[in-house]
Amino acid sequence: MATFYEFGLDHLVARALSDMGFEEATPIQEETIPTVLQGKDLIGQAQTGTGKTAAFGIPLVERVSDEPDLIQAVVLTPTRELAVQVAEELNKIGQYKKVTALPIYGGQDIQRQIRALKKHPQIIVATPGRFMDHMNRRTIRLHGVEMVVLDEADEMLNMGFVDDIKAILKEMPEERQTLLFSATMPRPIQEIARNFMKDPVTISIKAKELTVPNIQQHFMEVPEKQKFDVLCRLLDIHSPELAIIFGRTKRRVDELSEALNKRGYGAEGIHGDLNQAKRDSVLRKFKEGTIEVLVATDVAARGLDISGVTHVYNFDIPQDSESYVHRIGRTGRAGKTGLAITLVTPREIDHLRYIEKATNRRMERKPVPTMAEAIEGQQRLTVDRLMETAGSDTLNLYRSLAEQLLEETDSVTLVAAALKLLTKEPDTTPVRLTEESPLRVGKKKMMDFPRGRGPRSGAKRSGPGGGGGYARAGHSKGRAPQNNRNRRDRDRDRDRDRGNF
Ligand SMILES: Nc1ncnc2c1ncn2[C@@H]1O[C@H](COP(=O)(O)OP(=O)(O)OP(=O)(O)O)[C@@H](O)[C@H]1O
Ligand SMILES: [Mg+2]
Repeated sequence: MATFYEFGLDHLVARALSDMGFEEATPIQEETIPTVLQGKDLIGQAQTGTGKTAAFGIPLVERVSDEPDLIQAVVLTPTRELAVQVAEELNKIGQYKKVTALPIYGGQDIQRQIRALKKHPQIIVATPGRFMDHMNRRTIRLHGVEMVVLDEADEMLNMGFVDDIKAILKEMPEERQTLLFSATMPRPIQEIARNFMKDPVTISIKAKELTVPNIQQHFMEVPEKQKFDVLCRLLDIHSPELAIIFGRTKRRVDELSEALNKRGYGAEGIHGDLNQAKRDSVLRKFKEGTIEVLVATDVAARGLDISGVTHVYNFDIPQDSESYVHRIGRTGRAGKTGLAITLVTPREIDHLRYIEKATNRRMERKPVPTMAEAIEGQQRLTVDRLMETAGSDTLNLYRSLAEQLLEETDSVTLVAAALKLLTKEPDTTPVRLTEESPLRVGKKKMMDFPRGRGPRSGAKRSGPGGGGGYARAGHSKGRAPQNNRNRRDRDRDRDRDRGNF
């Protein structure tokens, strides 16, 4: 492995990396940084959580000048939360070189963004919709742009997004460097990409499997009606530090998080129909550990780097293999281990096999946990907590009371009572979940078309705005521009949270 000194980086950049705790380059960084520094176009593919952000972020910061006048690089990301996260990482890398990155995304006050743009950040990290708004308002000047990065490129080049990306790239200077990164890069997407790149070098970190080996992958076959009880048992057994549960649709996410709360789990949902303030607060609480369970649509599947996510549950099997790879990649990052469990209904087994084939990795079938195992899991947790407290020196206030109680009742009964009080016993409060129909996607279609290019794209485009797409919907005359923008942003997310209208 290479140390960062071998790339001949500016010492201000090297110092920032050392502050960040980066000692050696990861394989994708080692292979891409020299090529990007040479100014070449590049398609970079490497597994989730292996440092693709810094793979483009380091050369970006290295190559922009500290001239404060011009926007010199633009990074596009499919979601708002990812834009914020990537900008944070770039700002860390650029902290000593005085390179700043500004996140620009929908759902945030546009005037505030315009004011921030006046401070002349060298790098903009944006979601495509809001970026187009600024482009059209001429509040972003692009003539100084030398580098463009599409993070999660395959997601952004899916049909429905590709027009926006093309429109944005058309406004950029011809003489620019274009970089594409993702953990998944289906071949048809690469072909689309080549249309607006110049002799791109493809760097793909060779791995037998699309997913990292440090994520254990399990599945359980469960009838639809029992999925929720099984999920609760799994949470009781695993007591995850932080867990993400993915559901298929926004309604599903709302219902699941409500149901989990009814049963005493600290869960909140995130999806594209929530306002940005709510999305931000949910994610913040999850990162802080105030809530342990994040229930999400695929809006949270890509790129998010939250340390401490030990478990990913696919409450609903994902629609395609790319979604699977990215969802489970929210755990097992930067060399840590993680567990991903997919619940699959009997009629969806074929779909699971297709995902296994596409990722070249088998999921291990596990038996459905029993109620007794769930109780045992919670009891173990209680015992751990009890023993930890017993080992602390904070018990003086309780000792005489304990002695008094032991005179009246035998010790086993007393400890058993304490254990019972402290243990969260399985809760069977009835909950309401609307049933989802099984997912049975034609295998051939899935293999032959990138997402959105197959027959499904018809359904995707049939929302408000019809075949015109949301890109244009926002610019029709006669409506308050602000409302249109909001609607467009929402539609964009709706598009991503596939199948829920
Ligand atoms: N060289 C390095 N040394 C140590 N940690 C690193 C290094 N490079 C990146 N990391 C850390 O690894 C984690 C994952 O990085 P990153 O989010 O860039 O992964 P990714 O490849 O973009 O994943 P995804 O495909 O999910 O977007 C981050 O917390 C990042 O700070
Ligand atoms: Mg990433």
